[in-house]
Amino acid sequence: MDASAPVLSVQQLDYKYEQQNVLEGVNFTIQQGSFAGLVGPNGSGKTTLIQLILGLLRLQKGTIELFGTPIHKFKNWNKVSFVSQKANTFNRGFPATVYEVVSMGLTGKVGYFRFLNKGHKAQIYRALENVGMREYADRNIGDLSGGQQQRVFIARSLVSQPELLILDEPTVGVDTENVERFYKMLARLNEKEGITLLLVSHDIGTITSYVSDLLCLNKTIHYHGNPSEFHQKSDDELSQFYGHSMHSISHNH
Ligand SMILES: Nc1ncnc2c1ncn2[C@@H]1O[C@H](COP(=O)(O)OP(=O)(O)OP(=O)(O)O)[C@@H](O)[C@H]1O
Repeated sequence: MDASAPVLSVQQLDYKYEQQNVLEGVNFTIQQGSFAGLVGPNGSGKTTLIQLILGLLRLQKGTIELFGTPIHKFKNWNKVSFVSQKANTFNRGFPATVYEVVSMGLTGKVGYFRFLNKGHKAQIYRALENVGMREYADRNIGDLSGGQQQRVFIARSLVSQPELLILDEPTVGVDTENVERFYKMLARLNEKEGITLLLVSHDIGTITSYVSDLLCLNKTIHYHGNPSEFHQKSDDELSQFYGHSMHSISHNH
């Protein structure tokens, strides 16, 4: 594995469902240490792209490399972690503490946490600390707010110490006043722990204050670069980059 290779490289990627082209000529790379935000309107292909990156959909055309290895040969999946938007629609009656839920990131099963050693326990507390949920360790997961649960799920994905964390619409279900707090927590993880983040969102408003790289997807990548340069562009250029629904989207949030 090439240590200097980008964490993620996507080249000439096309994807279609039956006759519908969903991705066309998608090219981008994400370097180690970036906090990348992938934004695009509904139906722009974000979920399809993420599923391809996670190896959940079979490549049709183009290449994807993770840490310099073509995805079909990639085996180091412990370096990659994924938090889906559905993570916080957790069954409120689920009888597990925050500590137990985070331990699942190591064991895959609730209950097995009893067999974890001291080092594992320290990792669990550290992951909770990193998302500001250390003092909730003994609370029942079902008793927490959506935003707090989402932070616990991020801790669960951090406990295996991934190098790339992919988050799909992680603020769905997080109350608005906690959204900024949530992004600040991600920015801290990125800076202090050096974890490369790829955050998928349809919310171009808030994320641009936090991400280092902005990628606008609408079938293809219309913009990849610095978020502040993106905002200096004229409205016409913005709608070209983002697609026609740019305005309605930025005004909705
Ligand atoms: N399994 C599927 N079979 C057929 N068409 C699909 C399938 N999954 C997605 N699509 C279509 O592909 C296009 C892109 O969908 P995708 O879910 O990747 O976009 P998205 O940007 O994640 O959208 P959203 O923000 O609404 O989740 C849409 O037109 C969608 O209807």
